[in-house]
Amino acid sequence: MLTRDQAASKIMVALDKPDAKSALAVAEQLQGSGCWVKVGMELFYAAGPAVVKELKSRGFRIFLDLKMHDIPNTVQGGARSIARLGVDLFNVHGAGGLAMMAAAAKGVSQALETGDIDKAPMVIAVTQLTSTSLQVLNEEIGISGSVEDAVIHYARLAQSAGLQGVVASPLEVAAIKKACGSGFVTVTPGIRPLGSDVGDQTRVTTPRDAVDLGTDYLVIGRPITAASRPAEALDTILKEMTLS
Ligand SMILES: O=C(O)c1cc(=O)[nH]c(=O)n1[C@@H]1O[C@H](COP(=O)(O)O)[C@@H](O)[C@H]1O
Repeated sequence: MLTRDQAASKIMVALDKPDAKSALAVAEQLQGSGCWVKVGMELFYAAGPAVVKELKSRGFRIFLDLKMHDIPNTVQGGARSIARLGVDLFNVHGAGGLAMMAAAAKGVSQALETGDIDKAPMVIAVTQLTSTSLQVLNEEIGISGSVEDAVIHYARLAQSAGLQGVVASPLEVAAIKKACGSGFVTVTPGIRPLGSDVGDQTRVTTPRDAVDLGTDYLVIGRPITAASRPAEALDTILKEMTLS
């Protein structure tokens, strides 16, 4: 059974907001809870490194979700720049392949070697987006087989490239841990408390099921950030996660 602090430290709240002001307004309500925040494309493209630094100064651990997917040289430089921002975790697309993922890890090593940072952020790979259904995977993307097979393929590749973990849905966590070991980190969006809108996600579980399935981190956006009282929404989720 999880304590409340343990549960909170597993939650990454996705601050998908159009500007720093609205993101920081949500962050203010989460302050002191012990949760992480995730800065993704919408917020970073609008507010840039300044909002990352502001969130960091408010004591949050930060997942910078920019899902890099480019040639290895570009990703290496991008990873070096991200590492220098002092974030705790960032991601790349597994679909970029082994050399690209290894380049991301190298960019982090360079930031360490030059003394720009003293602690390396974790780097993880997106396997198959949690909005991707089996039908989309097979018929649109053109990858045959099950979603789990595709996820495991990228998880193994990410591990070979020296990354610390992957993004997947909680439904694939057990298979990832079996293939890559229990220490290989799983970060899982696609979290929907009972009764909340699934929206564009397809591979979803409740927060409690995600915990029971063994995930390390739960990425939760709209169920918290679109609530009229985000702190209360977080509180309800934490209660569900800690019930014995
Ligand atoms: O890398 C991610 O964070 C990510 C990967 C993925 O497969 N699915 C996914 O939803 N995400 C992110 O997780 C968050 C989920 O938000 P909600 O659907 O609002 O809970 C969003 O910020 C997405 O960008």
